[in-house]
Amino acid sequence: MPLAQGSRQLGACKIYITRKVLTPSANMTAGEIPAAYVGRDSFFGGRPPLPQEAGYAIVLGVGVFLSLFTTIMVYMDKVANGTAINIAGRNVKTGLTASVIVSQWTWVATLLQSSNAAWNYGVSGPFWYAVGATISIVLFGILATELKRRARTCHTVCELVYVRWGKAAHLTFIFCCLVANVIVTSMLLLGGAATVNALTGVDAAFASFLIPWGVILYTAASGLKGTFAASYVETTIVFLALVVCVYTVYVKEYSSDLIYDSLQAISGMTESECVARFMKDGVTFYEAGTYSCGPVVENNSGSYVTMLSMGGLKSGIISIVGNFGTVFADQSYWQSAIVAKSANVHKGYLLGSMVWFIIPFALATSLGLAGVALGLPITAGEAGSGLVPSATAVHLFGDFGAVMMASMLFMIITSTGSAQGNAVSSLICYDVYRRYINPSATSSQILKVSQAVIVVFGLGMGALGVALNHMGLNLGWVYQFTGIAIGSAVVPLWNVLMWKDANATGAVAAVWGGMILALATWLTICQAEFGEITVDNLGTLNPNLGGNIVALCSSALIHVGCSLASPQNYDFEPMGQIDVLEGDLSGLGDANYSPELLAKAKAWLVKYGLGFTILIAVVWPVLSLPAGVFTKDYWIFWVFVSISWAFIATVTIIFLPLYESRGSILGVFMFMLCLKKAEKAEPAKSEEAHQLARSEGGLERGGRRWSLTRAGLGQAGAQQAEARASRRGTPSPASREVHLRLLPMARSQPRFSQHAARRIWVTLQLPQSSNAQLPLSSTAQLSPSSRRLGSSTAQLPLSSTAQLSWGSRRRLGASPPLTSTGAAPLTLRHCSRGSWRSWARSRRWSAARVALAGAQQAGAMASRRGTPSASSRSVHLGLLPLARSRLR
Ligand SMILES: NC(N)=O
Repeated sequence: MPLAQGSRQLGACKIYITRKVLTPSANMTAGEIPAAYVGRDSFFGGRPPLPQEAGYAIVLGVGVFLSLFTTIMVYMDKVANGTAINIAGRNVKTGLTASVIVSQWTWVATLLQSSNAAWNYGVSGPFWYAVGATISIVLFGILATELKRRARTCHTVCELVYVRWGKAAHLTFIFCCLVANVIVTSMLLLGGAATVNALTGVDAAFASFLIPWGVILYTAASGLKGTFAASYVETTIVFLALVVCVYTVYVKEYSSDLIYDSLQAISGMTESECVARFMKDGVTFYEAGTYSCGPVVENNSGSYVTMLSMGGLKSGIISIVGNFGTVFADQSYWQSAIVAKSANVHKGYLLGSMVWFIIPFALATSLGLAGVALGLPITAGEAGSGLVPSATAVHLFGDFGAVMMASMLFMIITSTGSAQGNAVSSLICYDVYRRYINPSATSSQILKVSQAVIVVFGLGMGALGVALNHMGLNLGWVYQFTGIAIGSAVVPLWNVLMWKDANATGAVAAVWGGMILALATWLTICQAEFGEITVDNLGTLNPNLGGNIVALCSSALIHVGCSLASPQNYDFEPMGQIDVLEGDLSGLGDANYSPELLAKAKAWLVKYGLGFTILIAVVWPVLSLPAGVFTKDYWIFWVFVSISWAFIATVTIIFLPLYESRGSILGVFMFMLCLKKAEKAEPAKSEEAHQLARSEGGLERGGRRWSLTRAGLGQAGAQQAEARASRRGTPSPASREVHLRLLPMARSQPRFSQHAARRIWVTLQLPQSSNAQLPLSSTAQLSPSSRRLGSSTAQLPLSSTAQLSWGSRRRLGASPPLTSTGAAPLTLRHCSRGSWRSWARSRRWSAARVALAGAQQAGAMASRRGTPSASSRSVHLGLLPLARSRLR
């Protein structure tokens, strides 16, 4: 920057200058207002750097771009590799799990509110923001591993509550979860609308109304698989922008020395210097607290570069409570935990949180502090609306900075908004519609309801955005209020999975009691401190601090007290019995859920997750306190940690998911270069099958291991299958052919078809009207079906090229001919106990049986059993290799 023309009048501050960087752009003096801003009473005030057309293009264009991108990605992978991207199906690997967590946890507040904290409190602001949000993710990771262990088939967190604590608690937590979604959505709308308004001049209320359209389009286009792909792209873009910003501020344009000197100079200014600094035509417009000028209230020596900051600490506590609330009560995080591969959940969460930490920390340490240090005339109102990083980006990069910030934010808004829409839709579908309105809802009915909810939610978002703008609330206000509204749900939600004695009455009393006490505290402190309760006063630090602490602590005391008085002594068994929907099958194999595996995962996360938490939340701040006001060397070390962490996190989060998916990516490239033909769809490669086979001493055949699978629904079924398996002994390693016979016992006239090596013939007889369609049709590769099922996933036992029921045939259209017996040839590709079991359970067949080459024995066995009642839901399913087919 050129030396400011009007800077000489600020002579007093020049005594702080110690060094200047020799790059032309850093040709500024520490603490001076750049010439372009002298006499300006706000940074943006009526001067948007981009035209309105750019605003409309960004608001709507990002949604269109992401929709097209995800659709093409999913299509290419399917055509080139014959798989659905191996990301859904409860089978998401570590890198992508981390990427998704980072993307979901990156809100507009992550960029905007953290920089607001830096602008207000200095270095401690970003630090406490990042710590507050990171530890909630780490602890949620522990819940996620427990979820895998205890309730692998659940769809929503409220299902757990219902199964364990009943209806009153269920309704209470549905309310809390929906409030969490509304709050997060409000922050998206407020931050997004304020930014697009400041950068392009589009009316904020109108922007709020437009934002949901891109979100709805994206949600409709993406589906779960696409969402994961888009999350990766979003995370990548955020990290690239992060690195560019950090590098520009601390290396390319300025230096850590210059930023340090400027921060010290500005915090050292006296009242009269500030008055002189913000002046136009000889008249000052300076008001204390409106601009960053002079000592920082409640900071050691008033400095920006100290961790001894009461303001920073208070905002950190507010951040911790609010973030616990928004992670624990936000269904979208439970949804990520549900789809993550159980073996990877713990690593994904820890990696995700370590990587995520640096986003608010480094971005606010660069753009947020630079907003102060570079003397930009940002007002407290602009900062509260989240405009600090945009202002700094515009100052640093001009129009490119405006486009970069707006695009990045709208990417975040679109993906987080979509996750919120999906979360609300899951809650309404599973916890309201299926639970209270239509308990026997089919997957297609659920899908229709879910689509309707997403559209209604999107439109509601628009109305909410307009209303919030009308009420004059800003991002910072809502962020601080979050813990007051939902902080009381945190401890009961932890207890639902972690504490066997936590009882229902305590949970309900804790949520409502904690919320009421928190609201009362918030209002009381506001009245006591300011003498009147206004929207502005309610948005200040102390009332929010009191409200947040009371929400968390009082609810904890209530729940613990009630539970100790009357312990529930819950055995968690029913949580593992939650019904899955048709098509919602994959990744549920026992191999992924062995108690040893999950216990190890939990122990791992407790050890390293808590270690990381203690490191960042205790060790780091404690070590930095003795420094008081940082020396320049200490500050340089601080910046060095920030830059190095940012670079390492960027490389990790961009390349690890690519490395894990290298097979699919290579397949797509080869297909595009015409080096590879389109592949016939097949189920995604299943680690699970390998693990299963290994665990049962099976053999490898064609890259797949096979031995024995069996499944049962419920205790009795499992035991029977177990007994049968042990009667038959261990399968021979030579076995390679499997003959599968499924006999819905209600129609159990066994029929047999020929078999050949690695071919199986399945005979099913189903009534024409049966709803037991899709025994195989929920496979990802049966596109009509998978589209219909929406959430259908890639990892399925059979490579289905046929449908086995008349019903599914009708629905699926063209298919291989079904014989009059309903038999159809299938190629056995992968199988896992869990998949079979899930499938069988989700069909609610009365019974199914698998026989070997000696299939007639199975048939005989089936008919000996007779026709079970149609209401029976027991399933006994065994799959045995041919060589062992002779029963001993
Ligand atoms: N996700 C947050 N709290 O930035």
